[in-house]
Amino acid sequence: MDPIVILGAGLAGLSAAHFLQRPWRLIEKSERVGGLIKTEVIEGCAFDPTGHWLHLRDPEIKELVNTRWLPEQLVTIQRKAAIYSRGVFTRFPYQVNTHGLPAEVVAENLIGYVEAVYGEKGRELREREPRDFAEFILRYMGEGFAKNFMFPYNKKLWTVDPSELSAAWVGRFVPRPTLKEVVDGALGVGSDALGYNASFVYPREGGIESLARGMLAHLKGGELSVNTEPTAIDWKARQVTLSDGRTLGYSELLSTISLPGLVRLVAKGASGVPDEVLAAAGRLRATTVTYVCVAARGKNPQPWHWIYLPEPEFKTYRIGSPSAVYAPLAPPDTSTFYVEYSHHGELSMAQAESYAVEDLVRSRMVNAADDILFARAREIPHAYVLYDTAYGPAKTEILRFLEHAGILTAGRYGQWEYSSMEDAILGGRACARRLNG
Ligand SMILES: O=c1ccn([C@@H]2O[C@H](COP(=O)(O)OP(=O)(O)O[C@H]3O[C@@H]([C@H](O)CO)[C@H](O)[C@H]3O)[C@@H](O)[C@H]2O)c(=O)[nH]1
Repeated sequence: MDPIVILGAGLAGLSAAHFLQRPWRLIEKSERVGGLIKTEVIEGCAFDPTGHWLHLRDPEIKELVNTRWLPEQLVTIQRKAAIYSRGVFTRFPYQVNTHGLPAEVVAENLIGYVEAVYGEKGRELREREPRDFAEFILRYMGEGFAKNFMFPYNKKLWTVDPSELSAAWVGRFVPRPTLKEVVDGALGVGSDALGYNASFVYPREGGIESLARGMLAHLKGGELSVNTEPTAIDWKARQVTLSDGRTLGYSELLSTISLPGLVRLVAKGASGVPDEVLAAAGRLRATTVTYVCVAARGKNPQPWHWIYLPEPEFKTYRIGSPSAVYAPLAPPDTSTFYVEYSHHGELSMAQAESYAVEDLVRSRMVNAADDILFARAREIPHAYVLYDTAYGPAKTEILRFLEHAGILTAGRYGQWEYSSMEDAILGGRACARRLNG
C-alpha cells in the first residue's frame, strides 16, 4: 500500500508524522526541517524568524515537549513586554496598563471604555455581534483605546484598516479587559500576567529550532526527503510529482504548505481543479513581514522582551529582543533584536535595514546607531493571513474541493489561519488521528 504523504516538515508536518500509526513520507523543500522555526545564527547571535516563544495548554503536547522532544531543556520565562507610545514605556497589554501615559490619554481611554461597555453610546454595538475588527475594538475597549493604540497598531500590523478585517481570529490573542482591570491599570496597581503568553518556555540551547530537531529525532515509521518539493498533484490518480523527477503514489495526502500554493499544485496535476477554486485561491491574502536581525554593542538598555509601537513615526510595528528574553542567545556584552515590518508591496532589504537602525535608536531600545554591529533583513512571504471579506467564502470553497479530492490540510499556512506553534502541533495530531481511524 502507498504511504501517507505529508507535504512540509514544519511543526504541523512533524507532528502528523509523530502521531501517525501508518507508514508516511514527509517531503520538505528546504535543506532541514522546522519551517518557520528554523533558527539562524549570525556572527554568534541566534535569531528565530521573529518571536517564537512557546506557550502550551494541551496536556499531551506539554508532556511530549517536556519529556520527549525537549527533556530537561526548557527554561520558563515570565513575559516582560511593553508598549512604546507618547515617549513612554507602559506594560503589555496596553488596555490594562495605561498608568504612566499622559493624563489626557489615560482619561480618554477610561472614558471611552466606560461609554462602550456601560454607556448609552456603546449600546448599539453591545446589542449585536461586531461586523468587523474595528467594531470589535470599539465594542470591547471603546474609542480611546481604539484611537490611542488598537487602530494605529493594527493598521501597521495587518497593513489594512481594522474595518476591512473580521474579528474571527481574535480568540485568545486580543485581551478583552474588565472594568476593574482597566481602572487598576490606569492607577498602576494592575497585574502583569494578563493574556495568553504571560509566561512561556524556550529551549536552553539551539533556539526554537531545537523543538523541530527534537521532534525529528523521535520520528518512526516513515521516511523524510529534504531538498525536495512537490511540483504537481494528481488527486484522482493519488500521485505527487516531485522536483527530483520522481512520482510518488499516496494512500492519503496531508498538506501543511500554504493553502493557495497547494491549490496551484493541484491545478498543475492531470486532474486539475475547478476554475472557481483556483480563483478562490487567488483571493486569499496575507501580509509579508520583513524582519531585521540586529546586534548591538553592550547589554540591552531596556529590560523588554518585545515592544509594540503604535505610532506612525515608527515604521516598525514591533521590536523584539532575543538577548533580553534569554541572554545565551547572544555573545556577552551584545544585545540582539528583531525589528518587524509588515507590508504588501515592495520593501527592499536595504530600506528595511535602515528603518530598523532608526526605529531602534528612536525607541531607546539601542543607545546609539554607532553601537550597531550588523543589521540583516529577512522576509516571511506569508506572515499574517488576512481575515478580510474574501477570506471566509474563498476558504470554504477551497476546503470543500479538497475534502472532495481527499486532501487534508494542517498548520498555520495549510489551514490559512492565525494560530500559534502549539496550534500547528495540534492540527498535525488531529489529522493523524483522523487518518489512523
Ligand atoms: O497591548 C496590546 C498589544 C497587542 N494587542 C493585540 O494582540 C494581538 C496579538 O498580538 P501578539 O500576541 O503580539 O501577536 P503575535 O501572534 O504576533 O504573537 C507572537 O509573537 C510573540 C510576541 O508577541 C512577540 O514576539 C507571541 O508570543 C507570539 O505568539 C495584536 O493583533 C493586537 O491587536 C493588544 O490587544 N494589546
